[in-house]
Amino acid sequence: MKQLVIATKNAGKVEEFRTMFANYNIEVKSLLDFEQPIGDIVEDGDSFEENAIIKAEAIAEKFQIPVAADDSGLEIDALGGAPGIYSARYAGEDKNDQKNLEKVLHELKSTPAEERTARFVCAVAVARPGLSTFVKRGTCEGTIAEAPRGNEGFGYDPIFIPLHSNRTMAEHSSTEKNSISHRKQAILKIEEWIQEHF
Ligand SMILES: O=P(O)(O)OP(=O)(O)OP(=O)(O)OC[C@H]1O[C@@H](n2cnc3c(O)ncnc32)[C@H](O)[C@@H]1O
Ligand SMILES: [Mg+2]
Repeated sequence: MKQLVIATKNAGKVEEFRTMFANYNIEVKSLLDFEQPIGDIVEDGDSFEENAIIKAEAIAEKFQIPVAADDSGLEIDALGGAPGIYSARYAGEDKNDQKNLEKVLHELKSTPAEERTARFVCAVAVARPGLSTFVKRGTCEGTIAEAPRGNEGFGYDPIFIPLHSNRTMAEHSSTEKNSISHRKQAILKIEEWIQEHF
């Protein structure tokens, strides 16, 4: 089975990539699989795309192999697009999912249902030694719930209700999430490369 390295340390992302790439007969490896510790890559870009490129190129350069990376987050219209590219550290440097979603609910406590529109965004970059890097964006539209619900998924899933549903993303099975998610939409846009390369 062919392998693709995804430059992430986020176990939730890894699980989703693993499931979705199995459909292409590709085995996913992540930075959690390397024996030598890989230091944190500084994500100092101004967009999801820039950060995904930074992560993919850093690891492709280091190991001289093709690498994909994911930069993602939650954009909330009533907060001017926040937390956006700062989603992972919204409530502090410790990157705590529970604290992050509580902060969102607190910020939105006086925002009525019809103004709680939001979207998950995912940029997937593919870096290849000696070739140019490319990046694609997928999105998933929805609204922010009044309170967290559900135990599936990770991150902000318990407070995100995708369009045309009345359940939070954390109340969707992994199969359901992987058919509508921002990550799925981004992967569909790199499908041509996947099919040519593997
Ligand atoms: O940089 P890597 O190592 O990939 O891992 P990370 O967790 O730091 O990932 P990001 O920098 O891309 O930050 C993504 C943030 O958005 C959240 N997020 C991303 N995708 C999500 C999803 O599918 N469901 C819920 N939350 C998500 C996630 O929990 C983080 O808080
Ligand atoms: Mg990160």
